[in-house]
Amino acid sequence: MDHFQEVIKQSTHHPKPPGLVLQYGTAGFRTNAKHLNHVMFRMGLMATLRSKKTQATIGVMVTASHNPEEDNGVKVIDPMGEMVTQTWECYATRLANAEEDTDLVTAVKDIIQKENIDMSQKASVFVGKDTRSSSAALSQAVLSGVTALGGLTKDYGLVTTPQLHYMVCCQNTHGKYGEPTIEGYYRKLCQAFIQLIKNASSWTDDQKQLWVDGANGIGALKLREMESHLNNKLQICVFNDGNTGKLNHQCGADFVKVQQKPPPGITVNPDQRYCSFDGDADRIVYYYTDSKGRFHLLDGDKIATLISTFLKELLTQAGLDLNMAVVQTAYANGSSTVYLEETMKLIVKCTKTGVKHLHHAAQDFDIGVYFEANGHGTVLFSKTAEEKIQQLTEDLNASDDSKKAAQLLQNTINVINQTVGDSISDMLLIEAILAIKGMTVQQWDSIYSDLPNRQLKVKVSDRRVIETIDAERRTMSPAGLQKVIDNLVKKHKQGRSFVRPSGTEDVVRVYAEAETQESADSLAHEVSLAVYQRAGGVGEEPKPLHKTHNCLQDTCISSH
Ligand SMILES: CC(=O)N[C@H]1[C@@H](OP(=O)(O)O)O[C@H](CO)[C@@H](O)[C@@H]1O
Ligand SMILES: [Mg+2]
Repeated sequence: MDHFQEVIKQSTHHPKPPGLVLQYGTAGFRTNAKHLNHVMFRMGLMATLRSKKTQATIGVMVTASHNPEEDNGVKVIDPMGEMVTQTWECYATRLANAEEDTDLVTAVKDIIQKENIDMSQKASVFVGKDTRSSSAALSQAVLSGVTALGGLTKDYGLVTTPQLHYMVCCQNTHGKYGEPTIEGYYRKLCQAFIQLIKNASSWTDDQKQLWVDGANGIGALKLREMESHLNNKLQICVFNDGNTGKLNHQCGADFVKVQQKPPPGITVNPDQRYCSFDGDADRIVYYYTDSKGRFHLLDGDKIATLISTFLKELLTQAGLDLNMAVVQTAYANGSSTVYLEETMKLIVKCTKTGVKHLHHAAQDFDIGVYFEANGHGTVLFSKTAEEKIQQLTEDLNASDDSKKAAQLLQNTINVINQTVGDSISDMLLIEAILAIKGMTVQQWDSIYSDLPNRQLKVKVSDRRVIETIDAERRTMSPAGLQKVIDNLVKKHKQGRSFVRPSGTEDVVRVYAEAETQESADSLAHEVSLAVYQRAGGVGEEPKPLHKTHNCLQDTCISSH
């Protein structure tokens, strides 16, 4: 067959390094860019098959998010803008690891047969890339893969990951979600933002200023592009804009969250708000320093709390009976969970780590707010919720108050990118909420106080020996480990700890929180030691953290 000959012919331009084995992980493939050309070509093939199968446009984003500049990676996007479904993750792994020629063609044919794909169907694939120097050639390889199987391509060039998710969703909903163009994206989000803050009269010019760390990546570029759409309603001062600094190096959301400090090279003034994007602009965290120079981080949990409180108040004001839940992972700070459940009386769900799990759980509610502690998240509105809100805005008998609330809800829906976590969209929503409530970042921070916490990594010979249950909060194996953890936790006031194998790195992650930092640090260390001893630790035994240890240079200390 012509297609398969073309696949063989084209694949010779994208040779697979012999012996290389890769796995479609929590967020697609990710490794050093020099090993990825063949993977990109093959993801082009896979996206084309997926497009034929779903009879819809599929997206392929070339990015390695917050990884170092020399890495790259790829994320595949399904028709409604969500992450590609899990069965196809297995196909992705099979394709990436197939040997040249016949094995590759066999892998393609297997998918066609298993999924009963009609190869005469048309296919369409949207492709985007981040600012890494390797991204241009790698996205060309994706495009070659698509054309080798006769698919049509649209190359969006430099875009943020969530922008590409948005384009795919717009295309497949025939414009109902919005126009599948970058201009259309800015217009929709910015208009909704401007509508939202219309009544925020107490917002002074000073408060309109927001400092944004662009992680020296695509987010910085896109903020500049968006600026004119904001009509000066928000003054964005971008730093780490990629002009001189290196992507994700000493900057960005991951750096700030892990190091619990601002990016060096910027003077953080008290009374000003700062936020950091990550390398593909799908995560965001906020921060400030107080008058004593202490650093305060407002992470995904604080963002989820701000947004869900805002939405709950609007629902009450609108008199709308819609169920709402907040979805978190085990990494959510215990204080946030207590606050949401006990003070806010909200449903809180805990899922496994990885946005696809949170996204899925959030779909069970009229309104599902989901955030990972690291700042990746969004809000999902069910069709019923959207319809009820829309109806209320048009209801002639509704009171002014409830109509106003419905209008705010409607604009909130429009400012949110429901396909995936989006730094730009989340930022606009957070800024709008602060403006509407006349709230400072300090007041937002004081809603609840985080429990001191610590994350560590432990190297073991095979991290798969750790098996977890209960949304990764407990371990089933190695036998006896959980019992040890339980006993250690009991020794610490407000103690909580869990361990799980990372889905993106070859380590076991240890999380601990407790009443004081000292206590959290020692619990984390004791649990790390238990993992090291019972799960086949390699290298040096984990050492205790120093009392004053506030810098996470130590190799055994890190979070993600
Ligand atoms: C503790 C943590 O932050 N884990 C991160 C990290 O997963 P791990 O499986 O923990 O390596 O990378 C994922 C993909 O970016 C992200 O979804 C997740 O939140
Ligand atoms: Mg990212």
